[in-house]
Amino acid sequence: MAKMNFGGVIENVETREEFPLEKAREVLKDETIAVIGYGVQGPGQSLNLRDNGFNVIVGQRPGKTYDKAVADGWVPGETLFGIEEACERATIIAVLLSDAAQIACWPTIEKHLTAGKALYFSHGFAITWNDRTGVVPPKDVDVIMVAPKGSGTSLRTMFLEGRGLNSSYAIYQDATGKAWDRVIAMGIGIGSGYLFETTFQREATSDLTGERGTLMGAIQGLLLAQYETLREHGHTPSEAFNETVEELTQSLMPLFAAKGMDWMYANCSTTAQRGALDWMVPFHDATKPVFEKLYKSVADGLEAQRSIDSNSQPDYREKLNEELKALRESEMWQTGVVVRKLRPENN
Ligand SMILES: NC(=O)c1ccc[n+]([C@@H]2O[C@H](COP(=O)([O-])OP(=O)(O)OC[C@H]3O[C@@H](n4cnc5c(N)ncnc54)[C@H](O)[C@@H]3O)[C@@H](O)[C@H]2O)c1
Ligand SMILES: CC(C)(O)[C@@H](O)C(=O)O
Ligand SMILES: [Mg+2]
Ligand SMILES: [Mg+2]
Repeated sequence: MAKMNFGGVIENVETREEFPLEKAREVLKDETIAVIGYGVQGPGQSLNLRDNGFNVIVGQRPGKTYDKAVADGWVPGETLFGIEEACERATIIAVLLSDAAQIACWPTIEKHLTAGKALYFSHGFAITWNDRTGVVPPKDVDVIMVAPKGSGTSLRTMFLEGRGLNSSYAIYQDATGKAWDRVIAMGIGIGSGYLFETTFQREATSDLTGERGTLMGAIQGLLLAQYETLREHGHTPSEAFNETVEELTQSLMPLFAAKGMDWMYANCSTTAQRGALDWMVPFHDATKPVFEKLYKSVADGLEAQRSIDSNSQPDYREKLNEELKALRESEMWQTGVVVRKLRPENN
């Protein structure tokens, strides 16, 4: 376990150097890992585990995603099963169902949580809000979490590129004395670049805040507000889109991803630097109360309840797709389609 200094705060971090893949394979050599659910995280984690040489099976209900699992090389009756059979065969049950579906499937999973097994999650949701989810594991199983900090799609593509998405990890219950080895071995096995320590509660609240905030909700709100302002003042769609989205993702974001915000600023004009250093303050002050409101809504369990209520509906997927369609068909993102086509590498 490395102690790392993050801007003056010391935290526990586990790296591939300290816990190599060979060690992870050794720790899990007698385990059967069942990845339950094959949506976004399911394929990423199960395929990385398989390619890394672990004994992994998939549990998925029949339907389109089951067929996708078959197309990905999972073999019915050998490495691909229904949810119940996979849980029965597993020693580590990796619950990668949607957070709402974890509630519906909990009775099936719980039935097969015999002593010494491990219950694995990639989100603190089910445990943190178990007054709402009803997920209360028996005392004689390990309860562990590895939460990749990004999409399962990126987990897989970064793995195939020889990179690694970072993940947080937590132990909620160590019944066997092996929970730490199991959780780190799983984290390395799914292809994490490194693992930082958290708790189920801290992961659940930071994750819901992040995705509603800067990662997904706030970014769309902020981009749209600027796009609309430019359009309302007579700028063309291509100009508004380029000045709002395209330049951000293509030119400036890679700079701050590589070496930080000051590096990105330093590679822009002094005119831009003066304005950005001045205007970051009012943007911060305007949004801080919204982030406070968001955090409270998450911490109070209201965001979890909204997710449970809406995503437990039989037609939740169709309804989400309708809203995504409206986003896709908005002028800003339709402009994006044309702008992306004009990128020389796409011609
Ligand atoms: N999507 C991501 O990239 C991501 C990133 C980090 C953590 N997570 C966490 O990983 C877990 C899985 O998320 P996901 O986005 O991959 O899930 P998802 O929404 O893609 O759904 C996963 C699976 O749930 C199954 N499912 C849905 N309803 C069901 C039901 N009623 N009965 C049986 N199966 C049902 C679907 O068939 C699908 O295979 C969640 O805890 C999520 O918070 C996801
Ligand atoms: C990929 C995210 C946003 O980080 C994850 O938290 C999710 O819920 O999909
Ligand atoms: Mg999330
Ligand atoms: Mg997340």
